[in-house]
Amino acid sequence: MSGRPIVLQKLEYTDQEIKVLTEKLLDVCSSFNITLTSRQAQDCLMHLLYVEQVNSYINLTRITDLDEAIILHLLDSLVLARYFDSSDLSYLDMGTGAGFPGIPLAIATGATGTLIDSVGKKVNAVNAIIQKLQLDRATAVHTRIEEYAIQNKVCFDIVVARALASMPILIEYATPFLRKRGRLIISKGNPEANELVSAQQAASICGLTLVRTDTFDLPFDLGHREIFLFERVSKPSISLPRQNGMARKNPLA
Ligand SMILES: C[S@@+](CC[C@H](N)C(=O)[O-])C[C@H]1O[C@@H](n2cnc3c(N)ncnc32)[C@H](O)[C@@H]1O
Repeated sequence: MSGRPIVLQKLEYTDQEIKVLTEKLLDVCSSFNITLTSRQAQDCLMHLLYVEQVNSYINLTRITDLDEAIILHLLDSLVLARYFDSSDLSYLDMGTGAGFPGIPLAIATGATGTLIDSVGKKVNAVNAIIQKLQLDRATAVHTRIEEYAIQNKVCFDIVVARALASMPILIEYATPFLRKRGRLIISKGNPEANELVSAQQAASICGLTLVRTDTFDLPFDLGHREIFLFERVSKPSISLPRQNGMARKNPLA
């Protein structure tokens, strides 16, 4: 562990308040055909409430309204569970921040999650929350994506990324981690005009192919989402990972 450990305090919510918020989450999930048990929904909610607690002294999220956070953090993460199959055993969440989408995915799927971030205090907070929820299928690791890729090649069935970088960069970051037929799931708010074109060019260099795109709107006018699913089909034509920072400084496309 790097930096000071995070000690979570007792939540300042009554059981009744937690029950009402959990019901809200279950309602929005069911309108998106996402099936969660009450226990899973409550665990997701507790994650959010601990993020809110830690956010008072470590900057984890700018979304502070709980009703909005249920949509913008929890629902927005949980929709990605539908791209997991029962044969997917492991996933990597690149740039997990406060644990989104990594923790909700550990709660909602049977897969084991590795959540990485380059900011140590965020990782400490996420690990404290994982421990509190007794989520033995998730671990957060303090590392840079490019460095983690050196030791963890071809290790994951799925790589997920939300709100991290443009698609060509995400494709380059994810490629070394993916086993053959492994998938990269990218969630985007509003992709830039030419982003898909350059993503397809980067994918071709990296040996990935686009297999599916979905678009939808979040409830209560909270935003538009585009989900891109890439599959690793062949070897990259360049050596990956490149040096730290190169993917951003000199994107493949
Ligand atoms: C905008 S936040 C998104 C967090 C989260 N995925 C979400 O959707 O709420 C991006 C996160 O990626 C992390 N990050 C950026 N570049 C990274 C890198 N090269 N390696 C690891 N983490 C990185 C940042 O520290 C930050 O926490």
